[in-house]
Amino acid sequence: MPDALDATPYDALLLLSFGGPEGPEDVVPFLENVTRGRGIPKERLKEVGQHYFLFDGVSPINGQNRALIEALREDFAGHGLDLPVYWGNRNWAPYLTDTLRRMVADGRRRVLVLATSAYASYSGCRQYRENLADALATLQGEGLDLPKIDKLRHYFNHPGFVEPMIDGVLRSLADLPEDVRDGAHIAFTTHSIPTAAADTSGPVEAHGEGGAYVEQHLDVARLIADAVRERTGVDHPWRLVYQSRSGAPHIPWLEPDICDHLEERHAAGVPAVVMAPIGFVSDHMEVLYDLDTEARAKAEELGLPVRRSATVGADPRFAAAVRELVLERAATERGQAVTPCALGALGASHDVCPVGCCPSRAPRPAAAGADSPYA
Ligand SMILES: CC1=C(CCC(=O)O)c2cc3nc(cc4[nH]c(cc5[nH]c(cc1n2)c(C)c5CCC(=O)O)c(CCC(=O)O)c4C)C(CCC(=O)O)=C3C
Ligand SMILES: [Fe+2]
Repeated sequence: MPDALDATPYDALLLLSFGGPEGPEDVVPFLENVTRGRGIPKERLKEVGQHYFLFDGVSPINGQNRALIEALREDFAGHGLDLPVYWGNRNWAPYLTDTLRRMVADGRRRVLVLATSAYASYSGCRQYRENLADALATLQGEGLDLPKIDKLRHYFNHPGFVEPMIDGVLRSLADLPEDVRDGAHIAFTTHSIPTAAADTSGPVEAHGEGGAYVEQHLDVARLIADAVRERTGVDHPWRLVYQSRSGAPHIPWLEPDICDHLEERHAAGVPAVVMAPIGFVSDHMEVLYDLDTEARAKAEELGLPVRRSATVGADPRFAAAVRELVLERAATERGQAVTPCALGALGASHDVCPVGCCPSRAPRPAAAGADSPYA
């Protein structure tokens, strides 16, 4: 077998995700799992529950992850890469701890983790690493022999993540009425987080206003906007904006919100907007409700034509990117020199989260990083 398809030392890939309810009776226990100890106002929880009930209590995220796993298995098999793919979630079945226990029973000793979050932030990175530490602690308590776990680097600037989104924005532009198309504004969206969390996102040297979180999103937005200009010959104005804010109103979160932004751009005379949710890996509830339902209603009220572009989901180019990331990391672990693949101005992200990366308000053990208490 050619050297390039060797995942040694890894013997499994673990897709680590958020999880979501699969029916009305799941919604409240799911939200309790999500918000345990996170200080989210009751009012907000009631409201978010309604978003899920609007879709019969079914979040699209689990289906999206099943489709991604299928795409990964197909890609790996098609390239002769023999690496089993497992799936575990933070907030809903299949739960991470149960999956990891099964992996141990299957004899997996070196696990590589793919989180369904492309960027640096507490919620998108360290919190998953804390979930891994919690799961390892539980298995250790059961007397099991713990596997060694590594996490794939942030892939926000990998071409297999960016290129499907460029196509998505081009499709959305082409779908707008011709008379407003060239004047369309692009609103790149991502999850709002507390400004304090944004400022401390990424490695310590990237801390500062907006931190790595905002910097990484701006890099991706710029890449997409540049590619769109090259392909259409039109220089569409754009801005990075935020969605899905929760938390208490007196705590500052990243702004502007997409709905306020639509209002403000409409007042400024913009004839149409493409909403491009670059912060998300699939069309889950934050996309289907916060953009496709809430923001779209706002645009209709304004009489502003809008389109929402696709996330990468199970795009085969994304599956191929994951394969490349796995092979790249495996080679690095074997001590081989690799040139990590990345677009944009920031370069490839670190393989191992350094000490102090994306700190939480209340420090807890986190696995798969330089400050992991596990081997
Ligand atoms: C950065 C980020 C991502 C992107 C990176 C990644 O993907 O990881 C993300 C993804 C997601 N967030 C999701 C759902 C929720 N997030 C909440 C709450 C929060 N998210 C936050 C941040 C993020 N969240 C934060 C700072 C909070 C406040 C509470 C806290 O500090 O922890 C709440 C509580 C209610 C509320 O909205 O207030 C829910 C229900 C779903 C599932 C959707 C589905 O079901 O399809 C997904 C993929
Ligand atoms: Fe969230």
